[in-house]
Amino acid sequence: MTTTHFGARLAEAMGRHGPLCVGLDPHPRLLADWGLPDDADGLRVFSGRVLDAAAGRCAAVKPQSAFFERHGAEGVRVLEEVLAGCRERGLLSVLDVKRGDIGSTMLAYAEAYLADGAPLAADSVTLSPYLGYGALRPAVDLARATGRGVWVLGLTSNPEGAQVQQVGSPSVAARVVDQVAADNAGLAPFGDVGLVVGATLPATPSVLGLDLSAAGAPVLAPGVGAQGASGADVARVFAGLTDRVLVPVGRGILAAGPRPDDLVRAVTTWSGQLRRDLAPG
Ligand SMILES: O=C(O)c1cc(=O)[nH]c(=O)n1[C@@H]1O[C@H](COP(=O)(O)O)[C@@H](O)[C@H]1O
Repeated sequence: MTTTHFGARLAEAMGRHGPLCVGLDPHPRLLADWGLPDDADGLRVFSGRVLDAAAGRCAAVKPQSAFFERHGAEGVRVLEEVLAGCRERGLLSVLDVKRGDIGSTMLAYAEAYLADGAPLAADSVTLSPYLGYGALRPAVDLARATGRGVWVLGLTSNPEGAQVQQVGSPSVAARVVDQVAADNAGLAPFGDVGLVVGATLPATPSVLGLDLSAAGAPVLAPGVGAQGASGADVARVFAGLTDRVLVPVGRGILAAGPRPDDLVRAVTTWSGQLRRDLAPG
C-alpha cells in the first residue's frame, strides 16, 4: 500500500515533468509502420521503446488495454510487463480500460486493477460512470485505500459522446462532476477521482454546464495530436485549470517511431510545447 494519495503523487509528478502523458496505443498499423509483427513479440518491442523514451521525460504513460487484449493471454502478459515497466521507470500508469458495471462486478474489476499485488495493478484506471456513478463505489474506495486513482469519463473527445453525456439540465455529465466533487472533498492539491474531459470540446466545460473548478479533480484531456486538438486548444478549453490537466498524446508521438532517438525527440518536443501552452498567465 502507498501512503501518499494518488492526487498528491500525480501533482508531484506533473510538477516535476509537466503535463504530458504518453499514450501507449499499439495500433496494428503502427506495428506495421515500425516493421514489427502484429503479435505479442511486436507489442513487447514497441512498448519497451515507448517506455524507454518516456522515462524521466513525462509524468505518466497511458497503455490502452484493447490493443493488448486483442492478442489474448500473451497480449495481456505484455500489458502486465508494461505496468511493471512503468513502476521500474518511475512513470505513473493510467491503465485505459474504461470499466463500469453493477457494483458487485465492479468490485472484481477494482480488485483486478487497483489491489496491491494484482497482476494488472496500475496507479490509476479509467472508468465509465454511465451505469450510474454510484456503481463505481468499490473502485473509488479501493483506489483510495491503496493510494491509487480513477479517471471517470465526463465529456469524452468523440463526437457521439454528447448524445448521452450532454442530455438534460443539469446534464448527465454535470451530475457526474458533482458526485466526483463530493468524493474529492478535502483532498489537496486535488483528489483521487479524476475526470476525463476531451480537449476537442467546442466550448469550455463551464459553457457546457460543468463546474470543473469545484470538482477538486485532476483532468485527463485526450484528443491532442491525431484527433486534431493542440496544446493551445487545451489551454483555451481549460483556462484557469491548466495546473491540473494531464494531456495524453498517443499517435501524435508514436508515429515518430520506430527509432529510439526519434521517439525521444517527439516526447521532448510535445512535453516542451505543452509546458509552454499550459504555463500559468
Ligand atoms: O479515456 C481515454 O483515454 C479517452 C477518452 C476520450 O474521451 N477520448 C479518447 O480518445 N480516449 C483515449 O485516448 C487515446 C487517444 O489516442 P490518440 O488519439 O492516439 O492520442 C485512446 O486510447 C482513446 O481510447
